[in-house]
Amino acid sequence: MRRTEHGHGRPHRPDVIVVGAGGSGAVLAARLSEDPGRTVLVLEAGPAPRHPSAFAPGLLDARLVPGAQPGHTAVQQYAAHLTPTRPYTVVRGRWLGGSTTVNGGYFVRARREDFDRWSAGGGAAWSYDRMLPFLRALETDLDHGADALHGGRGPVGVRRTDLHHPAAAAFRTAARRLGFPEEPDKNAQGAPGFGPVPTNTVDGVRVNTGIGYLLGASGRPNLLVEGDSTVLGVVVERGRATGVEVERHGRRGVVRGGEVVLCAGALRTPQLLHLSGIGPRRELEALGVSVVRDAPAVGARFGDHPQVVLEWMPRRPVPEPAGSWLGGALHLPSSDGAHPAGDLEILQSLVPLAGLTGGTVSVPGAPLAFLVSVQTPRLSGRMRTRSADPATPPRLDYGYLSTAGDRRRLREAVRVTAGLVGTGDFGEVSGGFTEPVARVLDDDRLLDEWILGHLGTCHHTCGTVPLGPAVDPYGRVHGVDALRVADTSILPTPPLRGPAATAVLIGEVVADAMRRGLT
Ligand SMILES: Cc1cc2nc3c(=O)[nH]c(=O)nc-3n(C[C@H](O)[C@H](O)[C@H](O)COP(=O)(O)OP(=O)(O)OC[C@H]3O[C@@H](n4cnc5c(N)ncnc54)[C@H](O)[C@@H]3O)c2cc1C
Repeated sequence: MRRTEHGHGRPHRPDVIVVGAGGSGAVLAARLSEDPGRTVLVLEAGPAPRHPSAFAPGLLDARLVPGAQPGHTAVQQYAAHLTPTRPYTVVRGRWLGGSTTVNGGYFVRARREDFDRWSAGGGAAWSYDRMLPFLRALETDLDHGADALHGGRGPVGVRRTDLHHPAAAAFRTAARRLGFPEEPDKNAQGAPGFGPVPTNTVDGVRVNTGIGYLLGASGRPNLLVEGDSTVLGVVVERGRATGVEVERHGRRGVVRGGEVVLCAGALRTPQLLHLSGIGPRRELEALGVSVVRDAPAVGARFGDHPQVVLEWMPRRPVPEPAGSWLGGALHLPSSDGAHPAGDLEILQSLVPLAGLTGGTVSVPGAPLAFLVSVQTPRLSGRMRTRSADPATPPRLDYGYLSTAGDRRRLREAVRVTAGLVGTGDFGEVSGGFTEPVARVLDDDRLLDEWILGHLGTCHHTCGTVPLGPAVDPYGRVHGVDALRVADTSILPTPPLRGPAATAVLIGEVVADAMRRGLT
């Protein structure tokens, strides 16, 4: 291999350039480079350490969520509007492992209903039965071991949360008291209910995809991972992607390759496509970008999960959690029954919100929290590339709470949580909600106002380059040769659960298709 000015052995013209080493990109690159005959170059905007010891302890401690800490060095912030009157800062990971390095470590599979919906639009390749072997291959389930549903040899260690913590045990008893079924394995496609949360946590360490997949492969001579390398656009010549323009330490250059795969995440991948001339013609022309391919579905819509945090005051001090910040989770269908697999999520935090935002596990005297979200698979968001300058972030309008159904669902989720906290069983550990107060809880209008004032997001953005209208089932961009997308952009709708496990799945599926030359 040719040496570069940076002293790395960058292949002269890699077979595949992977843009972004996040939830999907790290997986894709590691799997592709299992074939010694294929050279793979990964260009990652954030730092790309070569050893887990170079990850700050706070990036590994599964009792913390680095992305919740304002201004954390491993995240990229974006200004957004959750509703027209609710400005908000959303974040994505910018480090080896991408958002899986800064996220909550909740690692729950999408539901069969999600796969049915995606395969209806994107092709039978996405049916649950076709996906199950990949779901097994990506994990080592440390609770179940290898069986018909779970994997025993994959890179992601999966461990369910411990429900012995007094607050988690009280949540379980309260859920049982209110008649919610138990859901002991949230990766088994059973009826939604209360159960422990599958996490990508091993011995208290959140194993991001950089560590789980890429570092173990870093000795391969056919794989090179370059950090601090921001891709600015794809070079397309005569309808074929031939390379990327990249900026590294203030210097710009073009790297040529046989195929380009964009894995920059659901916010950056569509922007990169737009800046490369692939997107809605009128929008691109308004930016002064030459149109390569009129693709109206690229970078137009997105979906995510609205969330509010409900805090309750422990009656007496509770212990710090041992392995993960997460306790139990309750999933339930909202009252219209549209999603029997459950579109409401009540997720228990055993670390105070002030600790999650402050980067510390213990905050004596602080309330604990439930993260309450609506996970309806809906594309309410709209994005727009605002400038031909890659440094200008896209405009993001989440469109949350824009329908009566959205508002009703979130009210329902808040009220179910209030009902749980109000049980005598939960009262064993809790002195009750800090807010909303009963008067607000009982009044739809007041509760809507409270929710709007406290509205946040789960940071689960999907759907900006959807399977079907924008890419084929294996991520190939329609109308441009040698260019793919492999990240959560391609999910036509967000899943009914958090997308991290699905991001890993996407990396596995697209790598498999490329290795087998599937058409
Ligand atoms: C704070 C937070 C908490 C979350 N918690 C959970 C959770 O607990 N469970 C769950 O299921 N989901 C969670 N998520 C969502 C989940 O982590 C993401 O959906 C998933 O990681 C997305 O994978 P991805 O590959 O699409 O993008 P990412 O993982 O975001 O990866 C994109 C990568 O591309 C790089 N990149 C971007 N632009 C460029 C460029 N121009 N050039 C080169 N590289 C570039 C980025 O630096 C990044 O490394 C959370 C997300 C956040 C932000």
